[in-house]
Amino acid sequence: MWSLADRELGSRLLLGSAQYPSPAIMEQSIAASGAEVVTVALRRQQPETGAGRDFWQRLKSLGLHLLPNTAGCHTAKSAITTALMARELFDTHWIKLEVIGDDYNLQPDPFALLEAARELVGQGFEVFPYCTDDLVLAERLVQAGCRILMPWAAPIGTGRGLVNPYGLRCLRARLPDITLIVDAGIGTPSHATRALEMGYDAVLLNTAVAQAEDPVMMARAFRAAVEAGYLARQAGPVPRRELAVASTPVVGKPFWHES
Ligand SMILES: CC(=O)[C@@H](O)[C@H](O)COP(=O)(O)O
Repeated sequence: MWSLADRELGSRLLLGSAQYPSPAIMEQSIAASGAEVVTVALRRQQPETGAGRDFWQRLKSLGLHLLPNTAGCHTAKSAITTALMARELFDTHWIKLEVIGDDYNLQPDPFALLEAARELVGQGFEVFPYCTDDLVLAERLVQAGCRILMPWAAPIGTGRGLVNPYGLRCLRARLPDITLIVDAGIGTPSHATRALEMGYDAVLLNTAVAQAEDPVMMARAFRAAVEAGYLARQAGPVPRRELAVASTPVVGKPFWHES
């Protein structure tokens, strides 16, 4: 078990709820993934018109922790408005804060993100900011009161995996007490394993499962991959070396620590 914003969870995989071929396949995929936290986008469903209510009801009925997000917002103001709406609709103070700064790669706007994060933390939200791997931005978000950060692996929907492992490693090393979740751009289970092996607390992904040829099977694969990465991290991997070290037993010394 681990603790995410004061809630105890078994799974370190968080899943998005968009782009599945059907609601039934989405539900089967969530079940197969073992995820207990599922994100839900408000803005794309036009909450003002009531559209999306059936979908949200269906998600609510699954008994998961819902993490509403502000996907589609391009300003701090619209993200704040969406967060307030989400709090009412889903009866949760969790918000995945997304403020897009560039439509080419859907890169978060660091300035608007920080502004919105400050405001929402002040209003009692648990803010999960979707950010780049910029260390200084991450530190400012922490100073603003964020206990969880969600740096991207790669732009949303690209499936490119961890494009800047150095940046992600820096964040992990410099923010040891912050919950770090790699979010967006993960394409294959091995990307997720790598994030966990690096010491990330969890991963959040959507496209890689929802758009797979067989989403349910892919969800199972990600479940196993996340568990493998976490176990490997706990087990203490061997250090990388430049020079070869024979692994075959030396005669008379079958075990490494035996004298
Ligand atoms: C940023 C965000 O809202 C994520 O939930 C995102 O949608 C996941 O990105 P992928 O679809 O690339 O996994």
